[in-house]
Formats: sequence, structure tokens, C-alpha cells
Amino acid sequence: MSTVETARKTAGDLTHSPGFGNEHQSEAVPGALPAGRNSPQRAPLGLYAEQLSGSAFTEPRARNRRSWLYRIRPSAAHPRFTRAGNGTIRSAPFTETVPDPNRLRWNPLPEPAAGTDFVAGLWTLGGNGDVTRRAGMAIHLYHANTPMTDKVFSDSDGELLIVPERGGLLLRTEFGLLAVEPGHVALIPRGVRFRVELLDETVRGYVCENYGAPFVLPDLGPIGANGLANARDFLAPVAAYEDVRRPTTVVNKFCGNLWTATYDHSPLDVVAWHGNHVPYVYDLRRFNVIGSISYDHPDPSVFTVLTSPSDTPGQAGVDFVVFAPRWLVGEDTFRPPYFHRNVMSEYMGLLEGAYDAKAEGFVPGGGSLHNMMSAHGPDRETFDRASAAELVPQKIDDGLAFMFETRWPVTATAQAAGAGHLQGGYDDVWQGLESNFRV
Ligand SMILES: O=C(O)Cc1cc(O)ccc1O
Ligand SMILES: [Fe+2]
Repeated sequence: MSTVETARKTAGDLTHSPGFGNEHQSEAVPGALPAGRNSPQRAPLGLYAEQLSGSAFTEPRARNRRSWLYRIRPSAAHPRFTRAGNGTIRSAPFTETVPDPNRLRWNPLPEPAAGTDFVAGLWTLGGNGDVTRRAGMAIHLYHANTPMTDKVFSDSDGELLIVPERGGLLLRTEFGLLAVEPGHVALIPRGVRFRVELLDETVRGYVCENYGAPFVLPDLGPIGANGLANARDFLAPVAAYEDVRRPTTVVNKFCGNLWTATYDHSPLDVVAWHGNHVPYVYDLRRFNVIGSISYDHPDPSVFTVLTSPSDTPGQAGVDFVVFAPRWLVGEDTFRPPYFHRNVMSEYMGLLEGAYDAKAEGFVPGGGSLHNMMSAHGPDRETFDRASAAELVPQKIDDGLAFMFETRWPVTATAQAAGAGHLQGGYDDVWQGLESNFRV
């Protein structure tokens, strides 16, 4: 069997622990999880107990995050990390270019060179904030055609929201295995080690690296107790471990740089765990879309899947927003996204099909950046069509788009600002919107 076939077979057999933000627990071997305490004098089965903290010990209970891992060897037993090249990964502060008020749009990344794995194929588009302050975010794209072998990755700088656009990934994490396909997302918490294997020969997608407060489900306010992304649709893995004594390269992204150390064993050796600092997958098509059933186009905040709150109430470090299949029924309403200028900065990507504000040029695997206060909205073709459309109920089900919306302007990396796949002439999509003013 090819490595892809083997990974597919493994992905087909996975079981999960459902729920977002709750206390999960799992043991791959009966009796591996200590009962009634975290640190028994001797952990069961000769395992080592270790706490992984995703919040300060003292943060309020509602925001407190930690997991207890029961592992074959303690994480502390490792040699010295040394600097490795950062490849095409960049981190905040982003200072290679000046922040650009122009509307920018990219085509998909070119095909990866042979032998590119997930970490080597990470390519940073831009971001904001400062990794050393745990504030802000980065937008990455990835492309890969090779599984990571005897190599694991962990990101001390933030959590990773992985959004596949082409091909599926098998994520072997310290907590167990997750499979994530286009139309699904995976969320890997800060510091969790994982290896990426491929469910297809070539894979491609987007990553939001969130340096700030971990993503949570948004409050629902008057929507009530249910709706948007439902907590039970998030799936954590069940424990699965490797007892492998073979040199394994651990790549750690720390304060913007990659560091590596060669362990003499696989650190994916957690036999049991419990806690709430855990990875998840989520199927975007489970999103319960709320919208207007009378008139007007609601703000896209109503499509928020996950939000990273900042110290300013209601102003997210980053929101992850999905434009999922839905009905449009608004009466006397311009139904596509309206023209607007937004204090928040918007990076949009497309997972399949088309997006209802853009007739052409915004393609799956590509992306657009509409920075703070930049004027954007429907292109001319969309404006003309939607202004004349007969307002019968209409199902939008020919596309899946998403947005990373962030409180601070996004500064592009040099490689993104100078990319061959940066589109020229994006401004032209708003040309020809002539004055129709008549008095
Ligand atoms: O710019 C975009 O396409 C995203 C967006 C969608 C929408 O429905 C309303 C506002 C908005 O920024
Ligand atoms: Fe917008």
C-alpha cells in the first residue's frame, strides 16, 4: 500500500470524543489514566505524568486551559534545540514591507517542489501583533506532497487553525489522531506536538496562527442557546500512542524561529490524557447559518465559527468566519455583501466553488486581503446582477468561503508582496461602477 492509502485506511477507522471546551478524557490502554488524582506517587503502567498549560495557572476557571498527559517518556528528556532555517515561515512583528492600504488578491500557491512536507510547505502571507507578546495573528498558506517522516512539529507561538482546500491531512497528535479534509478545519492548541501525513498525493490550504487568546465559540446573545457552530460537532481525538525508539526530529516554532532537536524516540507517546487543552476537527457544513428572514444583509459576524477575544470587549484578535450554504430571502434587499469600509482587516479564502460578492478572479486556494478601512464589496458584475435580480428565495450552495477577520492591519511578508501569484489589476473589478445619479 502507498503511504497515502495507508493513511486513508487509518483515517477511516478513527473514533472521537465530542464537545468543545469541555473536559475530555481518554486512555489507549485500560487503567492508564489515574483515577481521582493527577499526580499519583507512581503513575499507572509506569507512565510519566505531565501537565501542559494553555493558560496561566491563575486565569479564571472559564478561561483556564490545561491537560494532563500520561506518557512513556517525559517531555523533559530531550537534547538541546538548535536553530534551523525558517524556510518560508515568517512571524510577527511583520516588518519586511510597509502596511499597504491597497486591496490585494492572490492566486493559489504554485505547486510544491517534490519532497515538500507540511512544515516545509508553510508559506506566510502576513499578519500582525507580536509573537513574544502572545498578541496578533499570522496568515499562512501551505502546500505539500510528502508526509512528515520521523519528524513532529509544535508551535509555541500560537494555536493553529488548519483549513484544507485541496486534499486531506492525517494529524498524528500527542492526544491521538484526527483526519481533516477540505470543508473541515482542525484546531491544534499552542504547544501540542503533531505530525502531518497526507490523505492525498498533493495537499493545499490555509492556516491561521493565532498568537492571542485561544479560539472559543462566540457568545450567542439573543440567538439563544443553540446555533452557529454547535459545541457537540467539535471532535477531539482519543488517545493513541507510538512506542518508537528511532531518531525523531522535533521542530519547535519559538518566538518566530524554527528550532530542532533530535529525540531518540517519538514524543507522540501519550498513552492517556485528560483536560481541555485539546485539538479538534470540525465540519464547516455542520455550521448552523443564521441570517435575515425579513430584509437587509446582516453583518458577517453572524457567520463566526470561532473567535479569539482581545482585551477590548467585542473586538476579536481574530475571528474565523464561514460563508456556508444558505438561503437568501431578503425582500427589497441587495443580497450579496454590501460595499463597505471596515476598521477590522479581512483576509478571505475560498475552499470551493465561487463567492457571492465576486463573479471572477477569486478562486479556490487563492485569497484576498482587504486591510483596515479599505473600500471593497461586490465587483461590478455582481453589483449589476444583484441590483436587477428577481428577489425569489435563492439557495446559495455553490461555494464555501471563509474569512480571518482581525482587529489590526495585516502587513504582508516580502514573499507575498512580491509573489508571482499576486494578481495585478485587482482594483479593476470595481471599475465601471458609474454614476447612476439622477435628480
Ligand atoms: O468583504 C467580504 O466579502 C466579507 C463580508 C461579507 C459580508 O456578507 C458582509 C461584509 C463583509 O465584510
Ligand atoms: Fe468585507
